[in-house]
Amino acid sequence: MTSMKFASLAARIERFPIAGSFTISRGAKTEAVTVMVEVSRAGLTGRGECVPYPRYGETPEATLAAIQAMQQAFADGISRQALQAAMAPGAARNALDCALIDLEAKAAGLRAWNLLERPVPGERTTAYTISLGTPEAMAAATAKAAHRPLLKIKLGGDGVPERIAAVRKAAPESELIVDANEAWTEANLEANLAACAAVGVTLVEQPLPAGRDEALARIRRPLAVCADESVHDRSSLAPLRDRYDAVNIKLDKTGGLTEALAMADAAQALGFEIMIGCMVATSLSMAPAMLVTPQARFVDLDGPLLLARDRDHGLRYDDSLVYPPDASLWG
Ligand SMILES: CC(C)C[C@H](N)C(=O)N[C@H](CCOc1cc(O)cc2c1C(=O)N[C@@H]2C)C(=O)O
Ligand SMILES: [Mg+2]
Repeated sequence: MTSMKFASLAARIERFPIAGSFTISRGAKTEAVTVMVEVSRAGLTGRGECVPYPRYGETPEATLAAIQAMQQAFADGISRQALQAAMAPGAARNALDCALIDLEAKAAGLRAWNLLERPVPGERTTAYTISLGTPEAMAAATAKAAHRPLLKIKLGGDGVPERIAAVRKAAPESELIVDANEAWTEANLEANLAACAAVGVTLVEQPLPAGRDEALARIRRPLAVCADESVHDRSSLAPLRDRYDAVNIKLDKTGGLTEALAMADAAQALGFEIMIGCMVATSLSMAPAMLVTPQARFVDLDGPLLLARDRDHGLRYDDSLVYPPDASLWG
């Protein structure tokens, strides 16, 4: 990894309106709040973006401050490897790590996948998210998206059988994955999984709250169960082996692409299927995540599809097909 001596750092909070709103078990959102980082050196600038998540105790202001506190370390030429030790995994490190990779790639005249010696990503089918709502509202939203091959259905703690049946009726051909965002309980876990299995759902993401998910190891799981809030970086993988079949890797949790790629390798070695996921964010967040797609069974990089406007040079989306980034965006 190149040392970036005398690199300067600029960061700011940026807001992108969502087209309508999106709702999960924890509440509704109308805008994507991102923190954007630029690392400059020798006339070149690398960019990175992150989304602080209150669920993990992060706010945009504290994330911005954590990034700005790294100014001297960057002026002193901190390496990407040293960055992993200097900051905790999370949103702030993600934006810095991705900006450094973008800058390293530009300085070397290479695309990011060549720089990092990873497979060249191709186009992939991304999941498209259906917000939590009444069964009728979810069925109507699903009907509009029924041509999409892969739908991610947000569910809460109540009314799972009605909602998932209404969604399946509205999209008979699509592959369905469900995200409960920790809203189920031990008491309704098996009935809810059975309702999902009955309509051919492929996978359920984070049914139980993180830290209170031991029941998943005790039951017979009728379909694949994927960890999201329960898994952050490589260090959280091993204890989940009996509970989950898959892990959702997000760069805002791992603290960047460097750890995300290491985590993907470790997860595969442990026998987990991989989902590469995202927050509500622009193409600048999705671009580095594309390097994990060659290892992923599920690609969930639909953040920009939910926005009213994306960044310039945003990723190309043809319906649900998402393409690798142009160098003008990142990497
Ligand atoms: C555009 C989709 C929502 C992105 C992806 N398909 C997805 O489902 N991601 C969610 C992450 C949920 O995002 C949340 C939840 C929340 O309570 C608050 C926020 C966000 C977010 O992106 N920004 C704010 C902070 C998943 O996999 O769980
Ligand atoms: Mg999730």
